[in-house]
Amino acid sequence: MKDVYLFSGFLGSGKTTLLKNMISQMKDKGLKPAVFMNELGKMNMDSDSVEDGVPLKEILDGCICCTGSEKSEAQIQTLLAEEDFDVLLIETTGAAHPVEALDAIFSPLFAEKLNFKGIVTVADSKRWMDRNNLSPQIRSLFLEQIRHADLILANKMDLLSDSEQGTVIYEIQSLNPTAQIIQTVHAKIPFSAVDNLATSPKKNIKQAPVSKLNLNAKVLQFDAPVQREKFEEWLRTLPDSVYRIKGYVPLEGDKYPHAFQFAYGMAQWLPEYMKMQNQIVVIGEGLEGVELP
Ligand SMILES: Nc1nc2c(ncn2[C@@H]2O[C@H](COP(=O)(O)OP(=O)(O)OP(=O)(O)O)[C@@H](O)[C@H]2O)c(=O)[nH]1
Repeated sequence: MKDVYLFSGFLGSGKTTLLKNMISQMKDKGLKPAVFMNELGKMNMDSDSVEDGVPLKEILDGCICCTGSEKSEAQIQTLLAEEDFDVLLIETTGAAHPVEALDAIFSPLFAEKLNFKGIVTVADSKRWMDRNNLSPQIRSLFLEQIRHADLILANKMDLLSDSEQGTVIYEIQSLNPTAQIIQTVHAKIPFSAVDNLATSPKKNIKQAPVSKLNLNAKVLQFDAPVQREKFEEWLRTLPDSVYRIKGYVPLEGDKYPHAFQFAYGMAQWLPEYMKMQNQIVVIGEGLEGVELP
């Protein structure tokens, strides 16, 4: 039996960061991880973060409104048939209800092969503080991801004061009294924290309805390099309902584009050393008017 972990959490909370940490710790322990991820938008930057040699299957442009569980089943089946691995890490899109992804794992096709260990939810603590500013549907999804977790990472603790940290832990624990909560920065936890999760029977889980989400993903292409200041100015003009941006931004004066991440008002730039597609994916609600500067 192969252990399966499901990583859930809102857009930009730190799931991929956790995934990378886990892969490297598992490898140190001599385990062979495989990864299954689905993503919103037509490009997947996150798959670049999975090391070479780790089997990876991904569903791009995953539809948020339907579960796509047949597609997922087929992908998992291919992984099982073709790859040699001990542990399967599933990273759901931040726009997914965690329980939907369980459909695929609990398929009768794999009943004898997969040992589901639990849902690990990465919660963006800063966003938690401001959750009341989210639209009702999005807030409901955010809460559901925490409510169904077996282990919760209260992540991005570096962005909160001591008293805010205490409040967040107290409130999250009230929402999900049975899960263990770990305060983290950059989703750093020891592998033992997930390894110790007891195998949890989750087949008949009750899913609170998350009414239809108006989340969209929009791919924006750059025709020419942009000035960093101008681009950052543009970011500040975006509505709060833009939850996540990632991609590659060509900057004036630089040979290669920069990998760009934006989550909850915070931008991160990393230089690239090769040619990448000059485009970003913007994820949020009401994106009609969002165009590059
Ligand atoms: N300040 C701070 N930033 C963090 C922390 N953890 C992750 N980040 C940053 O947050 C951004 C999003 O992190 P990811 O790991 O890509 O988040 P994700 O949940 O995989 O994002 P999606 O797949 O788009 O939903 C990146 O720029 C990370 O570097 C943290 O603890 N503190």
